[in-house]
Amino acid sequence: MIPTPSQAAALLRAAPIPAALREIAQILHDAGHEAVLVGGAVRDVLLGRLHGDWDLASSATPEEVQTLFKKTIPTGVAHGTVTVVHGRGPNKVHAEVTTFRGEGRYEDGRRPAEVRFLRDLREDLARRDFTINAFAWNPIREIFTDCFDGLGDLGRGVIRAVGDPAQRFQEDGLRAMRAVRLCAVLEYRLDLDTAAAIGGALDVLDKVSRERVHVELFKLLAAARPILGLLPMAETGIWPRVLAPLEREEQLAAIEHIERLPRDPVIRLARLLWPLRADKAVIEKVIDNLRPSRDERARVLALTNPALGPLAHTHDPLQIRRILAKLGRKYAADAAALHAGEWAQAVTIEEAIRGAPLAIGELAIRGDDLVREGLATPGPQMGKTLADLLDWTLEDPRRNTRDRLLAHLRGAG
Ligand SMILES: Nc1ccn([C@@H]2O[C@H](COP(=O)(O)OP(=O)(O)OP(=O)(O)O)[C@@H](O)[C@H]2O)c(=O)n1
Repeated sequence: MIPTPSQAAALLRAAPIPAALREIAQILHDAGHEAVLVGGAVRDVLLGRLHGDWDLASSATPEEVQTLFKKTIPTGVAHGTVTVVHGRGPNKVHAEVTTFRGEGRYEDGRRPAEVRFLRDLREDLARRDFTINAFAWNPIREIFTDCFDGLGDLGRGVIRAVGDPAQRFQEDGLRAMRAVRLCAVLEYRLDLDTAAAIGGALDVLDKVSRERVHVELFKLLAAARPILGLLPMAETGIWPRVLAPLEREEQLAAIEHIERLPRDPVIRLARLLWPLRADKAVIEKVIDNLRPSRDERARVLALTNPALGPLAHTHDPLQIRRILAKLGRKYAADAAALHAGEWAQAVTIEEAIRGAPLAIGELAIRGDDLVREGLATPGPQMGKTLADLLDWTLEDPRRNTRDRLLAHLRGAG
């Protein structure tokens, strides 16, 4: 259903806008400036979703904002952004106030302020990425602005670039990733012209900082319906730029099964890279390109280790334990989760490894115990003895007691 502007205004009037934020708008308003709430927060109020930060767009210049408020941070004065810190205790807010982005400020004293505000606001909104991100709400005058039929797109569930899509994606390559991420998170589809323009802007996407691409990709993968972002990633050509080229069938299989996996972006990313497991260098290139944390990198590499391959087919607890002992306990739960959705091995895997040692360090006995008992001497042979003990214990995890391990070494177990 497409909300009307007055329904949108009613929702925004009732929105839990923090008191300190409203005060910021009031102070700007009282000083003769226009101040409106913009961006994802307005969109999310209309969708009944929670949103963290509120952004303000204003006719005030950064210098004017800095004079009006006691505490400000020059976040990006060159781009017109000042962070205002306002309110006390739990009511304190950090609000980003950005001067209307337009062709430049008009010194047009003849026209009434109202007309100038509307023109400058429209220009600001015209530079935003998508119609559903180009709403403005003036909380003081209670005016809702939607110049690009964002409400229509909200009702239809469409991500559509504002104005000329090619221009929007040329301005900022990250918008291509934002488009597919929003499709996944909001469960929307891409407008056709917008999708076509992404295909023409992939070189601009290549220039975007990898950290920002990482953030968008992980938000997409953690969504309830990542399919709705992955399909347009494939169709627009983003996929091979951010991930790695895949055979169509493998790509479709990965997309098809991904929603059965936990909403953990690392496990889901590993699934997308799984068909490439034979080529570790390719997987490393993709993951390193995303500037992962050390932990994310290690988990993706463990989960795409080709040694895990047979997990997809086996029900043999010993084989499962042997495979996972190669990876170590740290990744066993991840591996069980990765194989759960698609290959339905989760229960088997969990049962197979319950109580089982998956590393020498998890044996009920240590090297120095063996020395004390006169069963081994320090040196390379010791490692082999412990590895053999682990292997013997993997056959039956109940063997992992000190007495049974010692008895086995003495030839009695
Ligand atoms: N590449 C970008 C990033 C942001 N914006 C505009 O700036 C607003 C605020 O951006 P940001 O806080 O990054 O995102 P939100 O859309 O507010 O929310 P989120 O990304 O969390 O969904 C967006 O709504 C959009 O109007 C844009 O036009 N182009």
